[in-house]
Amino acid sequence: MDVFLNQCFQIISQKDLLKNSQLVSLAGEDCLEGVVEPPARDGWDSKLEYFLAQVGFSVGLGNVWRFPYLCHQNGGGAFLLLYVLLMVLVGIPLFFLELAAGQAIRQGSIGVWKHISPKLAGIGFSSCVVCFFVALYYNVIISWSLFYLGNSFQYPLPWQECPEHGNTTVEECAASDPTTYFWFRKALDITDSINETGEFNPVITGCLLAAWTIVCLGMFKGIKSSAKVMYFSSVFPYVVLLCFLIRGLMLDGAAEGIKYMFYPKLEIWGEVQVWRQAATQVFFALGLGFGSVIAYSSYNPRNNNCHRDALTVSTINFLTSVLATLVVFAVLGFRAKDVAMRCVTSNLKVLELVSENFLDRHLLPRFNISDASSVSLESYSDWFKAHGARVPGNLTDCSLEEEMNKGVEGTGLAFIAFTEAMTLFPGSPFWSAMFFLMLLNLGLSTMFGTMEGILTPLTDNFKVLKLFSTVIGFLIGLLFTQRCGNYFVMMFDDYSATLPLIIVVVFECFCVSWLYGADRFLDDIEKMLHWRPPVVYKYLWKYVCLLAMIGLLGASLLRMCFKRPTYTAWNRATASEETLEYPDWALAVLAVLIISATLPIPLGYIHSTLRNRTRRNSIGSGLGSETGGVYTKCSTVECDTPVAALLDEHLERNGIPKDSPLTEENLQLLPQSDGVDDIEESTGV
Ligand SMILES: O=C(O)[C@@H]1CCCCN1
Ligand code: NA
Repeated sequence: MDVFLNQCFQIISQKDLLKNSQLVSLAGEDCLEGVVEPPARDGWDSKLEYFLAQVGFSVGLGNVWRFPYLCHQNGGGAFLLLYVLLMVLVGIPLFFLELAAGQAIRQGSIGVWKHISPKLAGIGFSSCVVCFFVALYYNVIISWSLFYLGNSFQYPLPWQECPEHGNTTVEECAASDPTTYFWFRKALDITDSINETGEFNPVITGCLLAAWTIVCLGMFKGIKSSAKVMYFSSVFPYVVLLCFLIRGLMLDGAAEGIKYMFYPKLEIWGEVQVWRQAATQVFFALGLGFGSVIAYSSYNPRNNNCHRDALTVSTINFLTSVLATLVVFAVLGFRAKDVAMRCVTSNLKVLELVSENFLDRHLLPRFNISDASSVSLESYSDWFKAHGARVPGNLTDCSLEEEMNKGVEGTGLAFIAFTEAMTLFPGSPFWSAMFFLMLLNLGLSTMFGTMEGILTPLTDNFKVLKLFSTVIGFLIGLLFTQRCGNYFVMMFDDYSATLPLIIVVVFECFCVSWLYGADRFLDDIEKMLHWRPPVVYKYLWKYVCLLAMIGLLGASLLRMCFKRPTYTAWNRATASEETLEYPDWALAVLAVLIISATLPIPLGYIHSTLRNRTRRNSIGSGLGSETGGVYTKCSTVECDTPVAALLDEHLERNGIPKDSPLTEENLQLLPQSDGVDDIEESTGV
C-alpha cells in the first residue's frame, strides 16, 4: 500500500508541476478515485425507509406468480428445501456482497465497478441494461393489473360469465371459460402467434401510459419521494396476502391444495433443470445483478449493519414467497375442488342412468348415487379407481390433481386461475380489487427499485433526465401493448433477465473475490462496520458462489443450445393454448436481447485497456506500471491524507470548493493543458 501511495503521490506531485485536470485523470483514475472522498449525496431519512425500500424492491410479482408455479412444477416441498439451500449458499453471500459494495463505495453500479477498476465499468452498464429490460416488461404487467383493477368495481365481475352475442354465447368463450376468454380476448385481444403483430390495443396502451406516469411521479424527487410511497406499497401487499390466507384457509379444498403443494418429491433433486430454475429464481427474487441493491445501499450511512440487512431482507423475501404460495394453493385447491365436485355430480348422474339396467350390481358404489351432495371426493375416487373403468358410460376420474395442474403458470396464474377462483367468493368485486391493488403495489415498489438501478449509476456518471427515461420506457413499452404484446412479455421474462443476469453476477463475484481479493474486501467491510464478518464468506464468495454460478451458466447455455425456445400461444379457433416454436426473427430478437445485455462487459474492458495504452504511450514509462495491471488501487478508507491534501490544495487553487463532487464538469473548469489535449484529440479518446 505504501509503495502505491508513494506512487500516486509521485505522479500527482510530478504532474502538479504540469498543473490541471488532465493531469488528474492522467495520473490514473486508480489513484484519484481512491483519494477523493466519494461525492456527497442525500441519504435515507431513516433506517425503516431504507429497509422498506429494499424489501419493496426485492419482493415483487415474481414472489406471487413465479415462485408458486416453480414450486409446484418442481417437486413442491423438495423444491422449497433446494431453494433455501441455494439461497443460503449463493443468494445471501452475494446479496451481502452487493449491499456492502454499494455502502462502502457510495455509488451506483457503474461507479462501484469503475471504482474497483475502470476496466470493470462494463459490469455496471450491463446491470443497467438488464434493469432496463426488466423495467420495460414489468410495467406492462402493472398496466394489466391496472386494467383488471379498473374492471373490478362492478357486480357481477365482467369475467364471471360469458358474454352473449345476440342470443348465443360467444363461441370462443363457450369453448374455454369466462376468465380465460376475458384475459385473452377482452384484456389482451391477443393474436394467434408472435408473427401477427395486430394493431395497438388502445386500452392497454392507456394503462401503460398511466403506469409509467405513476412510476415517474413516484420517483420524481429520487429516493426521497419513492421512500414515502414505499410506506404504503411495501406494506399493503402483506395485509392483502394475510387477508387472503385467512379467507383461503376457510375454503373447502384449501387443505387439499396445500397438501398437494408441499408434498415433497425428492427425486427432483437429481434433475439439473430443477437446480437451474431454483437458482435463477434466487437471483431474480433477490434482485442480484440488477444494480438496484447497490443503488439503494449507496445512500446508507457507512456504519449501517448491512450484514444483518442481507439476512433479514432475504429471509423476508423467502417467507413472502412461501406465504404467497400458501395463498395461491389454498385458493387453487378450492377452485380445483369446486371443479372436481361438479365433475362428480355429473358423473353420478350418468351412473344413475346407467345403473338402472346395469347387471353387475357389485361394481356399483356403496354410497347413495342419487344424492351427489352427500358423496365425498375421496370416496368417489376410491370407487372409481377400483371399478370405474368397468362401468359403461365413459365416466371420468374427476382428479383434483389434474385440475390443480392446469394453468398455474405466470400470467395465467394471476390473471386466469386466481381471478376465476375469486369470482366464487362472496363479495367477489372486493376481493378482486384487493388482489389487483396488491399486484399493483408489489409491482410499483419493484419498479422504483429497477428505475433507481438505472438512474443512480447514470446520474452519478452522466446527467440524464428522469422524465426522459420514463418517456423512453413508455415508447419502447408500446411494443408490448400491441395485440401480440403478451408474447413479447413472455420472451423478455424468460430470456432477458436470466442469462445476462447470471453473467453479470459471475463477473461481480469473480472481480470482488479474486481480483480485488476477498480478504481485502472483508478488511474494507471491517473498517466500515467496526467488526469483521465471518470468514466463511470468503470461501463462499471465492469458491462456492463462483462454482455454483459457473455451473448454472453452463446449464443455461446448454439448454439454450439444445432446446429450441418455445412459447405458449392462444389459438382463437380452437380456444385453447398451444406451444409454438419461436420463428427465426424472434430468435434473432432474443439473441440481440442477450447480447446487448452482456456486451457492455467486454466493451468496457476493451475501452479502458485501449485508453490506458494510449495514455501510457503518451506519458511514457513512468505511469505504465500501475495502470497496466488489472488494477492496483487505494480503497476509499486507506487512501487519505498526503495525496488527498495535495489534491484539495490543487482544486482550491483552481477555484473549486474542496468538497464538491469531482465530476467531469468540474474537471472541465480546470485550466486546460495543451500537450495532453493534443494527444487526446489525436487518439480520439
Ligand atoms: O421477484 C421479483 O418480482 C423482483 C424482480 C426484480 C428484482 C427483484 N425481484
Ligand atoms: Na415490490
